[in-house]
Amino acid sequence: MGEPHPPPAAHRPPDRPPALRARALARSFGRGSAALAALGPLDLDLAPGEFVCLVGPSGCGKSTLLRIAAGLLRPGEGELEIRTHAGRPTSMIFQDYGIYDWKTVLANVRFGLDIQRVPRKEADERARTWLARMGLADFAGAYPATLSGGMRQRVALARALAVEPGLLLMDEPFAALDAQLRTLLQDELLGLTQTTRTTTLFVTHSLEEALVLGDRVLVMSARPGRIIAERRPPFGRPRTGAVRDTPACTALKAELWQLLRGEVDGAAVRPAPNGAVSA
Ligand SMILES: Nc1ncnc2c1ncn2[C@@H]1O[C@H](COP(=O)(O)OP(=O)(O)OP(=O)(O)O)[C@@H](O)[C@H]1O
Repeated sequence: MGEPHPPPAAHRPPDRPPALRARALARSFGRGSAALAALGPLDLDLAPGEFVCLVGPSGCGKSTLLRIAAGLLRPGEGELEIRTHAGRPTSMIFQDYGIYDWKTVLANVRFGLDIQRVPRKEADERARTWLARMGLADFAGAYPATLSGGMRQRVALARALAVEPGLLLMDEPFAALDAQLRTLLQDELLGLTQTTRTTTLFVTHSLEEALVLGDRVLVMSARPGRIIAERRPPFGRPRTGAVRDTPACTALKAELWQLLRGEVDGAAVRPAPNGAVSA
């Protein structure tokens, strides 16, 4: 509670080179007097294997940051460097699943492996292994249109993880799901990422989601988004979704909300009971 803490030195984990390193990163859209400063400048380090959650007011530049990290958008100023073990790829998961309706579930999960030119037999095996892990073994031949929202997002997760990414970028991946399904998928994601130790940058509007999943939670300012604070949820690893019900989680949720409410238009923003922030 009280004054926002300054961004601590923990932004720079000292021992190993970061998997993602941003320095003075900024991005605007448009030119001249019509230019809109969307992001930064900000510095950010993600240690290998770290799971970092980003929360911030709507429109503060979270998606812009992820799109730059994914190589979908150029930085305007500053730099962003990704250094993954053995040059492993970056995977991105969007809120709207981003899977192909004209491909079967199996072909969707195999997609990244096909791009990496993994031989067909091995790609099929790896894709089926991931489908089984996600409880979708019986749906390999189905088309996405026949699946529920939760199943589609599991397909997107299986596709993203099948390529064994060195960096996983997730942009509000569970926002379109109902509360129960969202909780289930958070728990599944916890299990998966604690096994794979995949470096992850996860954007969410839900403070609870950020606290349950993250090694660190970074709070962004209003646009142009900069990092104004960070918190480390005091839950060890491996952890389970049971941390949701702890007093520490409730207290941190309230503290994060205090930090955020100074950044958003109080009249337009309402905290939802689960700690979600919407404008
Ligand atoms: N391609 C674009 N052209 C012009 N403006 C853009 C473009 N992409 C994003 N913006 C603007 O940049 C700002 C940041 O957008 P961004 O989508 O990164 O925010 P966000 O924090 O992810 O928002 P939300 O939480 O609502 O998803 C917004 O004002 C948005 O309108």
